[in-house]
Amino acid sequence: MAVSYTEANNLTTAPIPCSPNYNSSNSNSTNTATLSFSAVQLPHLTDYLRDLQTRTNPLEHNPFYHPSDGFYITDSDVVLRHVVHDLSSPSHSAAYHRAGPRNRVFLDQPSRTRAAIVTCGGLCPGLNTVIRELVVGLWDLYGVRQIFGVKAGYRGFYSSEPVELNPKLVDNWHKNGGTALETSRGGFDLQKIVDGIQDHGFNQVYIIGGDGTMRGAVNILDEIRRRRLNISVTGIPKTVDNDVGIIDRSFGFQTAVERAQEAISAAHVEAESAVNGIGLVKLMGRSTGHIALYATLSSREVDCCLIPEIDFYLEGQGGLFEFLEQRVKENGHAVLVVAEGAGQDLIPRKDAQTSEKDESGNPVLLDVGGWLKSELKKWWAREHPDDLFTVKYIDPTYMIRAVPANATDNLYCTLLAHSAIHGVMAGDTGFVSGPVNGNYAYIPLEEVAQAKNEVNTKDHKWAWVRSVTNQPDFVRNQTLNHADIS
Ligand SMILES: Nc1ncnc2c1ncn2[C@@H]1O[C@H](COP(=O)(O)OP(=O)(O)OP(=O)(O)O)[C@@H](O)[C@H]1O
Ligand SMILES: O=P(O)(O)OC[C@H]1O[C@](O)(CO)[C@@H](O)[C@@H]1O
Ligand SMILES: [Mg+2]
Repeated sequence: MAVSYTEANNLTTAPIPCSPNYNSSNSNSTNTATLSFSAVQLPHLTDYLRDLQTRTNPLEHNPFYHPSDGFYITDSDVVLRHVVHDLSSPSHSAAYHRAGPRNRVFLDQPSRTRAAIVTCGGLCPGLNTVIRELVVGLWDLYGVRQIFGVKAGYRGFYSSEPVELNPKLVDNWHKNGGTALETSRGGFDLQKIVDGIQDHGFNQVYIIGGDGTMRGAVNILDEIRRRRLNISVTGIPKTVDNDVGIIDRSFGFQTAVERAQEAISAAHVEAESAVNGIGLVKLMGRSTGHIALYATLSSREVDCCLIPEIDFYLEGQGGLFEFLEQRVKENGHAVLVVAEGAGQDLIPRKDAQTSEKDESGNPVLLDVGGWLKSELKKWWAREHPDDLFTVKYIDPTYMIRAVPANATDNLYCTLLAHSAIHGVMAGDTGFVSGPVNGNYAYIPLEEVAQAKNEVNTKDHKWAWVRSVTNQPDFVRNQTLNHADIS
């Protein structure tokens, strides 16, 4: 196998100093496959501020750090976006710069550094941990003393005074759910935001938010570059739905899945304890079904999982009701998990509801759980008027995201915050830090803002769901009926 490495922007090709090592005792054509990768360039302050000077990383003189060989990350350290390859044909992968401390930094005197931290969009477990670790990391690692929290999302840049933060103040924040800085949707006024950043003298801006926030951050970055300001902007990806693309997963997601399982367990107990009982749980997931999928996979109590990425229908051969009837007949009960964005096109809506949007422009969803409950009851009363039937609907919505992060998410938040700080100190801007195939990397903000992580219903994970639930595809006119499958 040959490996080649390309600098994406200047198209020079250089061999990477490594030799792939795998068992080639059975020599065949797969051994000659070519794996090439190209480094993804990040925006940098020196792209438009050519005279900026570097200095030695202050970690060199930090009494609590002892930088040893290999401690500093160099520009040739990369993380491959794709690690699964088919050796029978040439393949290619993007390569992101690895996150971590650089030996030279573009940090102005710490006394002239003013960092701003803002949280936008919905809540997510771990927000307070990220804020805490940004404050403590900036303070302890790089000696920054002017760190500010911008209140209530993007609008806070122009509508309220920032609050000064320090390690003592934020010491216990990781133990609390929510965001101590407050958050909001909407209020994105580009000129006012960038004016606010300039007026407050911020030169580092840490923006914590989801897909919408990242799209806003790209606009802020562009405006800052247009004004040629010495201000680094970095995005820290946050979304309980896990719908941000490229990174392995978003922080808080695991905590949310854990919480979701408590609701599934309760639904199972309720369903099992009733005659012909259905336990119905609605979980967050505006346009992706990751929480529903992972909670289903890990609980093993779910008979059917419905997510926005798959279509379903209720009545008739091959429909959801036929399937549930079969399950109830076999087991006496069934558990149904539905992501909030599933089945939205099936629910009757009034004209006004069709165009309803939240302050950020996201469509307002109808309650798929409430609708399913009522449709299930009508259907059973029609089909089995003399038999008992119970639907217990559990909607734990905000309970799964308004909680502190679990241990794994807390650790993840810490690494994210520190990665972001190191990148900003290196003069990078317009980037997002996040784990890619288990290694922390810097990804262009623009790429993250455009990428979406949807459940791939053709891959193994969805096949696992099917093997756990034994649910069919709800496809009209299929030849098998559910009795054949179960
Ligand atoms: N395309 C966009 N351009 C500029 N700003 C945007 C854009 N989309 C959203 N925003 C702004 O980003 C902020 C957060 O957006 P949104 O409410 O969609 O949440 P989010 O970041 O996607 O997080 P989550 O979905 O996890 O709640 C809001 O202030 C919103 O006005
Ligand atoms: O009620 P809010 O705060 O607008 O948030 C609800 C939405 O936010 C999310 O938690 C994240 O996007 C979605 O799952 C949910 O639809
Ligand atoms: Mg969003």
